[in-house]
Amino acid sequence: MIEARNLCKDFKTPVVPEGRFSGIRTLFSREYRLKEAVRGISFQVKQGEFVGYIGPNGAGKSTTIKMLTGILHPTSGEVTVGGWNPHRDRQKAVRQLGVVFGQRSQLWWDLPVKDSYDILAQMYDVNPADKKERLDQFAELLDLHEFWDTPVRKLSLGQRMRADIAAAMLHDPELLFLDEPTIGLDVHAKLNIRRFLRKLNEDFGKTILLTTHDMDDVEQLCNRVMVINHGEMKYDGTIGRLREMIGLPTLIRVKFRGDFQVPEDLLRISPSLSFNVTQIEGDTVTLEANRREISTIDIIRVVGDWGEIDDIAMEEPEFEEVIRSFSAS
Ligand SMILES: Nc1ncnc2c1ncn2[C@@H]1O[C@H](COP(=O)(O)OP(=O)(O)OP(=O)(O)O)[C@@H](O)[C@H]1O
Repeated sequence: MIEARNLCKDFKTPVVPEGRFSGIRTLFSREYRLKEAVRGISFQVKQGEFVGYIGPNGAGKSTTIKMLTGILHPTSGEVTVGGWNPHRDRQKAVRQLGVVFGQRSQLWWDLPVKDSYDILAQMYDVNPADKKERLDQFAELLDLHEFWDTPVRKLSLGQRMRADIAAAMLHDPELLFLDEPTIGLDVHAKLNIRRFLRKLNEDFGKTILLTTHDMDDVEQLCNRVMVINHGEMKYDGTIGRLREMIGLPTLIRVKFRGDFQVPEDLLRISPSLSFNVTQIEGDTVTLEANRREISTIDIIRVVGDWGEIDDIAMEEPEFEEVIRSFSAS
């Protein structure tokens, strides 16, 4: 569905001279600063995947998305979307693409929501029967009816986002790019959006690439995550494997039935076992383990000798922490 090969994007910005009339002198300046925003990124996204594209501010996420959607031309490298070059074959590529920028609406600010859909249907040449069928479906799934006749500028952020996602899907593209779709939304609105995106992916087979700073979005929706930092791809795989690679400790809470005994010499033997007891409270012992170094089975085997295990709960490190630690490395 998407193929990016050695994608690079450099920005050349004029260096602003110091002193008086710097604005005017900038116009004639021959000095430029080079910013390598994206540096040799390669990846493939297959049909039906739901991929999170994440990284710290300024990492190069938006620049990549802009190259994939044909808004920016790569400095070097190749990209195809559904077999088309998004820059050269813009018309054909955009037919397969829906794009949602959380910070910007593609709807007409002063028009009622339904009028924007009329215009978009014309632009994309969607026939009236298909338009009606899709809008009926989206209206039900996203509760669009409650603001059908309201001008876009009067919508709440959550309503606007629902309206924007429906707009992006009106021409039934196979691929959806979302840039921060849940930014600024309350918990309830986020849940609504996530539920709809999951449905698009699972029931309608749409391929989705999601850029977000909200790690819950990624954790709840994406089966694959790509991490970019300083314009380079640092990781491409599952969230689980990313956690393991970073090796942040997993918290394991073991609840015992009846008496139990934590060995006194545990502190001495724990380095070889690669886990620590961090708390003993009532019938529950909390351990911190690095799952890169010790398997869950080994932990249960050791802890099972202390008493009769009633329940075990694992708390993986916060995903945000994983990313922070990854970006710093
Ligand atoms: N038009 C431009 N001209 C010059 N530099 C740019 C331009 N667009 C982006 N950059 C620079 O390229 C780098 C990557 O920017 P980009 O917007 O792709 O990052 P991002 O990962 O999307 O960040 P954020 O999460 O903050 O949106 C940044 O250093 C940014 O300042």
